[in-house]
Amino acid sequence: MKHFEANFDGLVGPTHNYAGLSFGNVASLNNAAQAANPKAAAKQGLQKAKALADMGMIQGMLAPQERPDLHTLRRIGFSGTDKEVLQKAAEQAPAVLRACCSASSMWTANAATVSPSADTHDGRVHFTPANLVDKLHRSIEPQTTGNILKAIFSDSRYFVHHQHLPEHSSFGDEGAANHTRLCQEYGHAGVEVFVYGQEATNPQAIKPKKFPARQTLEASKAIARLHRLDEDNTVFIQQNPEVIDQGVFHNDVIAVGNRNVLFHHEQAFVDTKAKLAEIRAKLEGDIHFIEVPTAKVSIQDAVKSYLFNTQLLSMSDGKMVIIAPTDCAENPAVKAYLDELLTLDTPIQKVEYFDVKQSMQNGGGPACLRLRVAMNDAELAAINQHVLLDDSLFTRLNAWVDKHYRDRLLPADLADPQLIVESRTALDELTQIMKLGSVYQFQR
Ligand SMILES: NCCC[C@H](NC(=O)CCC(=O)O)C(=O)O
Repeated sequence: MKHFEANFDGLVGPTHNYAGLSFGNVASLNNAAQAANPKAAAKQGLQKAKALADMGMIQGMLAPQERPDLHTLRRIGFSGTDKEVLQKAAEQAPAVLRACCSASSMWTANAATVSPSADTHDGRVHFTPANLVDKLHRSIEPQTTGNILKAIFSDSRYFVHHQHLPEHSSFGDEGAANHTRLCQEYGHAGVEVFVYGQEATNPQAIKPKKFPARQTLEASKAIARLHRLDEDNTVFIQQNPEVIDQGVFHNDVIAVGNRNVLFHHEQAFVDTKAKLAEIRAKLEGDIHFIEVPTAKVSIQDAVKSYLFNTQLLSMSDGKMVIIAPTDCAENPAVKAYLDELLTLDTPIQKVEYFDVKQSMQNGGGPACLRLRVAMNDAELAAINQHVLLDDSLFTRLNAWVDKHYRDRLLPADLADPQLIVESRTALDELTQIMKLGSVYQFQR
């Protein structure tokens, strides 16, 4: 039986825009109200995903969500025809309308936490959609995320789907962006590392002062329980509150892991030495901690370039490649670091740069755009095959984007009722292309 890691990238939705919705996410705030290009955004994402498929990786795509989210607008009292709901919301609650139009589901690292079958007690792959309660525009994602995941990983012999955690800040959960699985081989039991920003029920515990800590220890522990992991294969680490206050809103902005490599910034964690020792003890065998010192890459440069929001992938020869945003090549300190890294004796032997600037301008790098699912042959064969990216799906999706997407969108355009029609027509067609069934409210 073969084991591997598959990546499921979020297809950027037709309403991709810069609304400045994410307090604590520097790029989102800095680019607020700029013109976005949804067509270019979707194509940049597809290009990156296709390049990985061409490298021999198993690559899937996850459908975007229905936006504008009229269902939520109706739930808070806007009524009438779809057009009336949109227009009333634009007049009376423009900030809420912007939240209901975000294409933020593209960042599938926040879609769910996934534990592969090698780690769980019942030998099945477990999924829990993230509740994303810290941000209004993201808190409306989990239900549809669950629908989409169930439409793909539908075989209950292999896959278990949990409901998202209770919708309260004590259980703030941001999914795989704060979860890294380390292992020797994908098919061997690994160590699941949960990084949290704060302990919500302990008023004494340290936490950031300026920006929110979106992930709680309580949420991380709940996921570990639901996924039937145990003490031997879990490690809980607190993220350094000082870096959260400098714009590191998820752990995947400061650390990334693959197999037996953890690539992280020196300031990423609290209690680093003890926690890395715990990982070492629980993982057994070789482990590489590649720690980037502040003297080489400052937190500011890490946040700007997304050096750690890279994908660290194993190639067929066992060596690892870093999939980085072009922003890393444009930052002199980061480029120098990456050039030096390739000369060091570590498993990382290659860096490939991709232009994902449309997503980067909202604070989402290559790693934010993908959800990892480690699987074996039998599990892969049991998923919906129509979401796997090959030449034919790539061509079809590019044509679909060309047909339905605008190349310019401003927050003010979100009040345009035509956008509802465009978006629904596109998504309806997409569910047929990807054979997802009726996953959206408007289809039910
Ligand atoms: N993992 C990357 C997530 C980026 C995402 N940005 C946003 O939602 C910005 C949306 C806007 O401002 O229009 C977030 O902060 O959760």
